[in-house]
Amino acid sequence: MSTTSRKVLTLVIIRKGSDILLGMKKRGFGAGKWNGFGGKVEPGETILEGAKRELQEECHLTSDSLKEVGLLEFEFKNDPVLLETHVFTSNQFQGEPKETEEMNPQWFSMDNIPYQQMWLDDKYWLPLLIQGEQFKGYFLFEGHERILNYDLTTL
Ligand SMILES: CNc1ncnc2c1ncn2[C@@H]1O[C@H](COP(=O)(O)OP(=O)(O)OP(=O)(O)O)[C@@H](O)[C@H]1O
Repeated sequence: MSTTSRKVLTLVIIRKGSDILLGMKKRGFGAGKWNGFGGKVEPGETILEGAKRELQEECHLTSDSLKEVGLLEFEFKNDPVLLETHVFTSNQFQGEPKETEEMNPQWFSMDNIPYQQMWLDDKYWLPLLIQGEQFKGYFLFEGHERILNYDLTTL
């Protein structure tokens, strides 16, 4: 694909024992899907700062120990924008998840993750995150519900 611009995004997966926290996206890109928390990195903030801010804005949790464990690139056929998504995780956080205008948070058992209502790429890389692996991947989508090709490696 011929990329003409990149958007830098964050995605935060919070773990607690054998549960992970996902949010139902209520509006905007990916609405109707369960996902981690995140969004665009803003000018003047680091990627880590962007991840922390989105976690706070979208479900009212704070964490000072987010660790970057994955880098995912997403492209959509006939769209020149490449989404460079930095994936963070932590099992240490403060606060209770709270519903916001953007997300409705819910804990899921790690063996009962709602992959059917998530982005199609999640079922490839989320198990790696859960196993404590670091990873790097590329996914080419056609529309939102079909992957044309992908590449995923552990680091
Ligand atoms: C294509 N396959 C994908 N698989 C898994 N996750 C994906 C994804 N594509 C995008 N994502 C995530 O979806 C969020 C969008 O964020 P998005 O709402 O656009 O950002 P932000 O909150 O800044 O938006 P607005 O300010 O409302 O424009 C952000 O976490 C991003 O990492």
